Amino acid sequence: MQNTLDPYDAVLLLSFGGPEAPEEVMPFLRRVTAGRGIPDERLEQVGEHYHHFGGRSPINDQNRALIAALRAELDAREIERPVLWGNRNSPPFLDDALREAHAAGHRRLLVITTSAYSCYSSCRQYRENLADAVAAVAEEGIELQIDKVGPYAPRPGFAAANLGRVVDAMRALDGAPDDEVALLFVTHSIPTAMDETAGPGDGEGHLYQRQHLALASAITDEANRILGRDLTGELVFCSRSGPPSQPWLEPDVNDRIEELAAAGTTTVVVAPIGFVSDHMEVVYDLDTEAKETADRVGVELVRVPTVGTDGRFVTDLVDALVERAAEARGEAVPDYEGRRPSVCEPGCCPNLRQARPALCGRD
Ligand SMILES: CC1=C(CCC(=O)O)c2cc3nc(cc4[nH]c(cc5[nH]c(cc1n2)c(C)c5CCC(=O)O)c(CCC(=O)O)c4C)C(CCC(=O)O)=C3C
Ligand SMILES: [Fe+2]
Repeated sequence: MQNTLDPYDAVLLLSFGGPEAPEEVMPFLRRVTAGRGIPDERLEQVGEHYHHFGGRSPINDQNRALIAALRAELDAREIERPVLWGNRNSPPFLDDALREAHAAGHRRLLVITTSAYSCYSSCRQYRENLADAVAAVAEEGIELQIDKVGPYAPRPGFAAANLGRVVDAMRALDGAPDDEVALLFVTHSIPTAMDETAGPGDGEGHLYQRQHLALASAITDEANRILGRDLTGELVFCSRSGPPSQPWLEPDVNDRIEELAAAGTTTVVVAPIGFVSDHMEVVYDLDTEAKETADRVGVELVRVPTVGTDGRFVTDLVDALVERAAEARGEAVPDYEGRRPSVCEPGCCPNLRQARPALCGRD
């Protein structure tokens, strides 16, 4: 594989965004939930999570660090393409990033998101954001061509980075016997209807869960082999929202910790493989809330760091960018189990509320 990003002029990191000051919290939450039917009570509760940290989410600083790490890796490979940044829900907004890209002379952008998995919230919604932003700047006469890296959770490099983090955390465990230790892989809960329709729409669905389960089981097997242990791994969920009447993926991490404690578990290793950085879902929902649950039921909680700016993760993301560029040039790219297309198939991970234009897909 050639070490180049041709035909792209720049890379754009597309992320969720988060508030950076107390007065930004409510405007941010209103943007996130516009038209979603999230009860006000839930918004106020989530606002409290942010105020608990002075109104500042860690996510933007983490993205600044990730961009610096990507820059360093690109420099090491002598790839001179800039790494730009745009968010869905907070400054720097995506449409402004597109205006700046165009003003700097860039015409063809390669987008990578901070979301690794397949489902409406983690893939198509970002594709809709791209369609909206491209349409907004088109009215100003700005034309850009945009491609995207496909969901990267199935990449062997993503598994390797997460495995490394889990093994490092488990080496620090004291001598708790295998049957007293639970290995909990955590991700964001989503509505079950969103999971059922995640994937190419060939009748199989559940791709969000299946990608997590595949990664969790690969990490469990490999970590057990490396550490000479026989731990059981399982997938649990955090950050449920939406009305109580709507089913979301379960079990919730807190409920599962309580059950495990009652069954004799003394240590839970919590690995947030669903997230790429220690943002609010991690520092509040796991480090604050799940930690309180664990303390209350007398279980030790060991939290594995997310991949963040781990060198194995950053290298893999740059590999994914280089491979996407090769694909755009019509060259062959490495295959691996579970690989997702860079251009999504029609009906993949549909918007269940309302069909809307989305870029980087065949529909
Ligand atoms: C799959 C998924 C990811 C992972 C993929 C990805 O990373 O994109 C993710 C990430 C994130 N979610 C985040 C924050 C929020 N998510 C919400 C609400 C929701 N998330 C959902 C799903 C996901 N969310 C869903 C189905 C909803 C229901 C409403 C809706 O369909 O939109 C709400 C509303 C209030 C609430 O009800 O919690 C907030 C504030 C932050 C920022 C953290 C920070 O500030 O550090 C990040 C990275
Ligand atoms: Fe979310």
